[in-house]
Amino acid sequence: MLLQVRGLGKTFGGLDAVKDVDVDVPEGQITAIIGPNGAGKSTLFNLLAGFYAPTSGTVTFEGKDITGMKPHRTVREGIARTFQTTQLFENSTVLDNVLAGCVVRSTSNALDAVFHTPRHRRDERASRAKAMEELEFVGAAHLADQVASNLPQEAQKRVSMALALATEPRLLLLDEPAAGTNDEETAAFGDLIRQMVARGITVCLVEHKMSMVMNLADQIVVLDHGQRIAAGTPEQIKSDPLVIEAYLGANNDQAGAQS
Ligand SMILES: Nc1ncnc2c1ncn2[C@@H]1O[C@H](COP(=O)(O)OP(=O)(O)OP(=O)(O)O)[C@@H](O)[C@H]1O
Repeated sequence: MLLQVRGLGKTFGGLDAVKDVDVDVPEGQITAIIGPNGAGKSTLFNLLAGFYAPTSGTVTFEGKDITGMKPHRTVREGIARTFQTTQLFENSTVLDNVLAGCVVRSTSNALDAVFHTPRHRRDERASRAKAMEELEFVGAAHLADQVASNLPQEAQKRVSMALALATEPRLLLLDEPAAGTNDEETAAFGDLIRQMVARGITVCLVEHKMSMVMNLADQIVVLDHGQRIAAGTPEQIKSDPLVIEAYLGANNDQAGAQS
C-alpha cells in the first residue's frame, strides 16, 4: 500500500472536520474521495500533504510515518498536491511557476546560486528542461512565456499540474481537477490523469463531478460529516444505500445532476 491512513482526525474548535478516517491508497491506481459539501475532503487532503497537523491518527507513506510532517517535507517524500482554486505565482511566467516545482529536486544550494558554480548552471539547465517536459506533458508548453495570471482557468489548472509533476511525486493529490471546466475539458483532464498513472504516478483526487469519478476511479472513498461512510469500486459505491442517503440528505444537486 502506497499510502495508509488510520484513525485520522482533525477538529476545528468543537467541530470534527475529519473523524476517525481510514484510507488505503494502492500504488498505481486512481482513488477518488467524494462526499457532499463540507464532508471533510479538502481537510483530509490538507492533512495528507501536511498543511494541517492531525488531532489524532496516523499517515504512513511508503511504510514511513509522515504524520504531521510539514508540506516542504511531504513534497520531498513524494507527495504533491494541486488546489481547488489554482495557486500559481500570478505575476510570474508559466515556466517560472513550473521551475518552482523543480527546486524540490534541485541538488545545488544557495551558495552555488550566488557564485554561479558549474553545479548550479548544470542544475538550472536540467530544471528548465524538466519544466518544459512537464509543460509539454500537460499540453501547455506553448504558454511557457505567458504570465500565469493572464491565462484562462483551464490553462492555469494544467500549469498547476505541471508544477506538481515537476516535484516528481509518487503520489499526486488533485483537488477538484474538473471544477469550472466544461464537458470536453473534463474529458481531457480525465485522459491526462490516466497518462499520469501510466507514468507510474499514483493519483488521489477529490471531485464533485460524478461522471468523471465513475469513469476514472479504481476505488472511491466516501466521506460524510467528516467520517468515512463507504469505500469500494464505482459499482459498489453507486448502489450503496448510505452513500445515496448522504447525497440526498445533503440536499444538493451534485448527486442527481452529475451522476
Ligand atoms: N480552517 C478551518 N477552520 C474551521 N473550520 C474549517 C476549516 N476548514 C474546514 N472547516 C470546516 O470543516 C468541515 C469540512 O470542510 P472541508 O472544506 O474539508 O469539506 P469539503 O468536503 O472539502 O467541502 P467542499 O466540497 O465544499 O469543498 C466544514 O464544516 C468546514 O466548515
